Amino acid sequence: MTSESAEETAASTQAQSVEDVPAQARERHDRLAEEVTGHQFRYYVRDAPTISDGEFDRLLGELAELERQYPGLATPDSPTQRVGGTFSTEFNAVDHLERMLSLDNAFEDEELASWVDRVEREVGTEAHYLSELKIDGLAINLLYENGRLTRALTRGDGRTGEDVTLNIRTMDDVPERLHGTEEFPIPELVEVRGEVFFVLEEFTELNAGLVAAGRAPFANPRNAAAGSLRQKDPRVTATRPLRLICHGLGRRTGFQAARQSEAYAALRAWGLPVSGHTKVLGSLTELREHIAYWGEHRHDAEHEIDGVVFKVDEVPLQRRLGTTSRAPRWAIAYKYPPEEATTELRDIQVNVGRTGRVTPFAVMEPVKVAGSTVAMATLHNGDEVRRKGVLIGDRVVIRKAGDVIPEVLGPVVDARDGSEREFVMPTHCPECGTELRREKEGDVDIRCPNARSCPAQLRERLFHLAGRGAFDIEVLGYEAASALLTSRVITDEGDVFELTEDTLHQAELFRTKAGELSANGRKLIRNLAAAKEQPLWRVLVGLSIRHVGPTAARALAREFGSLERIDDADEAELAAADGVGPTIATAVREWFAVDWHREVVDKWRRAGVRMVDEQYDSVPRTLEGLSIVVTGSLEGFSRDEAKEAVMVRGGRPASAVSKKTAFVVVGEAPGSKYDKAMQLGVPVLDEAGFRVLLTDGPAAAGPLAERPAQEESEADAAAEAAGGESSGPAKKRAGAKRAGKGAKIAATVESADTQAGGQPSGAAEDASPAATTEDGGAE
Ligand SMILES: NC(=O)c1ccc[n+]([C@@H]2O[C@H](COP(=O)([O-])OP(=O)(O)OC[C@H]3O[C@@H](n4cnc5c(N)ncnc54)[C@H](O)[C@@H]3O)[C@@H](O)[C@H]2O)c1
Ligand SMILES: [Zn+2]
Repeated sequence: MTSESAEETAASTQAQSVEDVPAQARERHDRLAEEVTGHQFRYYVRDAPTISDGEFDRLLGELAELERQYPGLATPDSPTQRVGGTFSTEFNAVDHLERMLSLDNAFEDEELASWVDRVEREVGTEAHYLSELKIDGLAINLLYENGRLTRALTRGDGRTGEDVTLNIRTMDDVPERLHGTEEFPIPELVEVRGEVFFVLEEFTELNAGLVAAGRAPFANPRNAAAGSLRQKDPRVTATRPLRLICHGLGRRTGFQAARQSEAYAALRAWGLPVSGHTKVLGSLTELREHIAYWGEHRHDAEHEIDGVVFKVDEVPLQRRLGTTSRAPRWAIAYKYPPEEATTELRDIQVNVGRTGRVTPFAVMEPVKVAGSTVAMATLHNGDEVRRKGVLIGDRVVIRKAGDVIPEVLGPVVDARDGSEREFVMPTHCPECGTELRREKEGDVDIRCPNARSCPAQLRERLFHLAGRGAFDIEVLGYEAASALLTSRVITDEGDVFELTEDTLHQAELFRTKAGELSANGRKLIRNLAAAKEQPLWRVLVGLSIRHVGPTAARALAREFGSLERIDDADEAELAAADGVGPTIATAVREWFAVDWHREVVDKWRRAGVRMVDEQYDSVPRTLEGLSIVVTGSLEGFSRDEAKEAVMVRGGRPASAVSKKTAFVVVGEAPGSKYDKAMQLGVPVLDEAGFRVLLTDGPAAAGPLAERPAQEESEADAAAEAAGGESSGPAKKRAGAKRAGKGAKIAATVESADTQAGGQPSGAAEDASPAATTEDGGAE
């Protein structure tokens, strides 16, 4: 119903009183109101709601809708007409000096537009709108008298709140005393309104701690904030990392602001925390843009947000607009679709991933949240299940933030009926029965050690090698991978490139009703043939070497050019390679140490999978390990071409000249790098010399180089470099092991330094657990 027609309905039925409302509607209203009041009690008093905010808002919306139809139902004690809270008896009840209101909500553009319309009708189009984030926490009222904090109250029912002064005093964000400035002297009295909140990560930590102590965890960060603030013992509050952001004023004496935004400047000057995300806007269009922006950047703020708030910025206009019984008319909260929902946790099952990792996941009653239906969510590992404190059969709060995979936040402890049971991590692989174990002591993950033939791991590896980031074999999806294995057409991934039309025909999935090889089957054979020509990095990804995702694989391929050379390289050489690093180097060596892995490689090679990158194959590695700087512009090479030419010959293009640089190549307008080379005694080549270097190697190019007058011997330079500043002893040994020309040693040491300093981005990306592609995690 549009607001226009809502108003009309309201007008035509204005005179109605409760008695005029049909009994059925009255009953429904009573029931709903009671239900809503019950939820308010659980939410505001116990800090333990049993339904999500979205679900609550829906109930309240239903109530409001009913009252729109039958205005007689909208009596002053209806939940739609009051500010939310009820009271607990644990705190003293104290009146606010000025009422603390709630906010009217808009869930749709239309509601926002009609609010702006109403504002403009009443105060004209000159109004400005202060936009703020709607912080998902609990409201607090801080009374400062002559700059001293004298009282802190929760919102309560808006007139009267609970005295939580002692608890509030434990918060770092809350100043005990305000400090005045020339522009903003300390007022005689001011009520400051703000939001107390809990950061999501801290919430997770808090719950883990509560569960470990045998206590009930909180359902979400907001409840954690409310529960932590409303502790009988302020010492408990003191241990909780509560935060505050101020967003309003109540009663004030000796302070005036013409604008809400100006008042915030005063709060900030006095030492109170104010959001950095407020902005004054001028039109509906701008409000819409703002809504869209924060809809996209919902998780960029330091706190959870459930919407944005717009306030008429001019205080005199706020006064003209006034308030209703529960909310100011000069402000509105635009709410985003809820990211949380509650549902039933029917079961916790485990999944065995590509590397054998056993991951528990939640199986839930499907529920809609943030636009999609969620029925499953990973629980990561056994420890995580324990930390969250969820039991099978629990009502749980789940969260789906944007495109991020859904997450179980915590259990609704108050909804338990005793039938819930604890999840126990299995001791044996659900797919192959092998006893599960940790790979190393202290690992959180447990794994199925039957890597070669565990059906789950095989299926995942096959699926992975066909993926976009690996061989990119269309048709070989999950279903096909399972079918190939269960029909025993292949025994492991080693066989996959040997598939023929005849063998594939044995798998039912690839047969037509008439018993012939299906079109898909033929397509798979064609795709497999094409995949054999894929570049080396894709082969590397396809091998399922731990930590070797596309980025690391590209680096390995670029640096070594062929699988054989990678296999030949020792750990130090691998680690020293640009973009590779120690984690990947270890993983590669460990991988090649397993016999059946080598068998896979052999089978693929026999089947014709190309394991050499062409450009590397045809060019001799004349510059192996040399660091070469190209500066100024060359006639025959672009910057990239010069780099490429160095790289395919095994050299390392560098950008900064150091003692460890083997050659500096200078073109037109070389600049300071030439001077640096001269200063350090690094040989300098012109373009002709560079060509000789590329074709005939360093020995032939050396005599063509320009050198500074007092020349150091090559051996000296190398010795100095090897003993150079920051390379650790292990790395020095790694460099020294590669006997040969001084420059060669020098180059190795340089790359070791690069490693020790900033991890190259590629390596960091693939080596970090968050980005690993194993078990279908992040990618
Ligand atoms: N799940 C449940 O059982 C249950 C029960 C009761 C209420 N609730 C939820 O609690 C909320 C209760 O609504 P409410 O009356 O507190 O209103 P509200 O949360 O919709 O809006 C008003 C409140 O927003 C806060 N706020 C945050 N940022 C602000 C800003 N920048 N400027 C001004 N105020 C800001 C203030 O504390 C203010 O009191 C709703 O989200 C509702 O779903 C849930
Ligand atoms: Zn197994």
